[in-house]
Amino acid sequence: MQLNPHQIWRDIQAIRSAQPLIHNITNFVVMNTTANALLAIGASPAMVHATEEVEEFVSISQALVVNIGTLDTNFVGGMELAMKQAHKLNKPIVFDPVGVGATSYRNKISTQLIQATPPSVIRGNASEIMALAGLDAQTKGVDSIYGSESALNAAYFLSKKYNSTVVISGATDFIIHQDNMVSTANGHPLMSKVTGMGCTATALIGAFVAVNPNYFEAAAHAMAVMGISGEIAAEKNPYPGSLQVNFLDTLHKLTGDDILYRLQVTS
Ligand SMILES: Nc1ncnc2c1ncn2[C@@H]1O[C@H](COP(=O)(O)OP(=O)(O)O)[C@@H](O)[C@H]1O
Ligand SMILES: Cc1ncsc1CCOP(=O)(O)O
Ligand SMILES: [Mg+2]
Repeated sequence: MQLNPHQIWRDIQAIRSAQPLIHNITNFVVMNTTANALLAIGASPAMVHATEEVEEFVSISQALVVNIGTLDTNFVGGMELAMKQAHKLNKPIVFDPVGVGATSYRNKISTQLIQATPPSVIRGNASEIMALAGLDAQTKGVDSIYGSESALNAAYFLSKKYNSTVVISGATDFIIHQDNMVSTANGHPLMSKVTGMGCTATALIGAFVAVNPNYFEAAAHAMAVMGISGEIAAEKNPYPGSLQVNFLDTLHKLTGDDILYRLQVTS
């Protein structure tokens, strides 16, 4: 697939005008961060994980984002119910396997969830994608110890097994669906020094799949927007605290020209 900057811009405009409701079951570390990023791109976020209400909430949402960052039994119950309901109602599911590879609990729960209800998109760093594919990959907690290219075979395997689009993030972002791949080289190394940037990428994919039914394209568009916004923010002030704030401001005022002139597609 070739990425078209005009189509990325079309999706951003669609998000800004439709303001899709994105249901997030996510971790305590990033709830605030990813809610703000979704608002900044133009979507309407809600962080809802109680088993008593997730099914109703999925029914009124345009996409479901599930992130296992601070997993516990209660979260798992909510995730299972929400993912089943999304599947039943044909709503897109985006899954972030935070820290898979670090503990057997994470490995087991992630595999259970995605086997029962295959997500539309799975986004993780290289360690997470390799571990999710069943490889004996090392990880440093929630951070990868491999470059994103190391997880390509694992991503192809997962994409075929679950018929999902798989995104490996890193210095280069790879977006894979079955035998198709596109990669983008935007972004800045400082992004890995701010917690929740990966989770933010996953949440933004939620906004894009809510307006673009081609989930492969939507995921690629979201990763391009992440990278472009990250590099603009880092150019303003190359420090982690400022990056977090400038990233939100950049997302909010991103223009078609920003995308046209900065998009770096590497395949
Ligand atoms: N070295 C880098 N250069 C450019 N962009 C990066 C770099 N590392 C991470 N990013 C970007 O930061 C975001 C988070 O990716 P990553 O750090 O891989 O996720 P996670 O936080 O889940 O480990 C992605 O948009 C990715 O493209
Ligand atoms: C630090 C941390 N610990 C549990 S979840 C989490 C956030 C991870 O976010 P990201 O993978 O986006 O850096
Ligand atoms: Mg992560």
